[in-house]
Amino acid sequence: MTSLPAPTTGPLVRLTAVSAAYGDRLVLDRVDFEPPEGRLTVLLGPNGSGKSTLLAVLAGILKPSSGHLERRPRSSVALVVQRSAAPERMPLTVREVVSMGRWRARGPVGLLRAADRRIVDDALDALQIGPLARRPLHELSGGQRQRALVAQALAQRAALVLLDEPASGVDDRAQELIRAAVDAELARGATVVQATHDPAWAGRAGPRGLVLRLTGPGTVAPEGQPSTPPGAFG
Ligand SMILES: Nc1ncnc2c1ncn2[C@@H]1O[C@H](COP(=O)(O)OP(=O)(O)OP(=O)(O)O)[C@@H](O)[C@H]1O
Repeated sequence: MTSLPAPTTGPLVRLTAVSAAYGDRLVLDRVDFEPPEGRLTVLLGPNGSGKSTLLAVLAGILKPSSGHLERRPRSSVALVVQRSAAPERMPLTVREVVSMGRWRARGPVGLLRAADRRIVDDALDALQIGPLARRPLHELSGGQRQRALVAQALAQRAALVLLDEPASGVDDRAQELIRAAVDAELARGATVVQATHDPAWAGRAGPRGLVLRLTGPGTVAPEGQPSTPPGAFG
C-alpha cells in the first residue's frame, strides 16, 4: 500500500464563506467547511440541496461565485461523480478506466510502471471486478460500472477522495465492497467526503468525523456536535 506524503502546513482543503450559484440560483451561501483530515465527512441532504455542488467546489471544478477555497499545494484529489453524470459510452475497457487513475501520477505520456499496474490490480480486486477487466465499460450493468468508477478513484491514491452517492442504486454486495473501500481509504490516511441520501452512513463518520446536513438552498449545518471537531465548521 502506498502511504501518503507527510502533510505540509495548511489545511488539505478549506472553504471560507464560499457561495456557489448557477446563474441567479444560489446553491451554497457563504459556507465555511474544512473536512477533518484522515476522516470521513458525510454530506446528507435531499435532492437539490447542493451536495454535488459542494463536492464540485472542493474538487476545484466549480469556481465559487465568492469566498475562498484553499487547497494544499500539490495535493491530489479523486472525484467519483454520480452515476447519472458519468459518461456511459466511453470506448474503454474496465482496466483502462481504472488505469486512468494512475495518469496523474505518471503524466500524460508516462507509461504505467509495474507498481502502477499493481495498484490497478489491487483496485480491481477491492471492488471484485477483476473478471470484468477486459470488458468495455458500456457493456457493464449500472452497478458494475459504479464499481469501476470507485476503483478508478482508489487507484489514484489521492489525499482527498470525494464520492457522490457511490453506493446508490447498487446491490447489497456492491454496497458492502464500497463501504470496505471507503474504510481502506481512511486507513491509508485519505480524507474522504461522501454525499449520500442514506442516513446509515452518518454513523460511519465516527467520533472524529463530521456529518453535514444540507437543507438548501444555501444552508449547510453540522449535525450532532459530538462529531464536529472544533474549528472544522465556522
Ligand atoms: N449545471 C447546473 N446548472 C444549473 N443548475 C444546476 C446545475 N447543477 C445543479 N443545479 C441546481 O443546483 C441545485 C443543487 O444541485 P446539486 O446537484 O448540487 O444537489 P444535490 O444535493 O447533489 O442533489 P441530488 O441529491 O439530487 O444529487 C439544484 O437546484 C439543481 O437543480
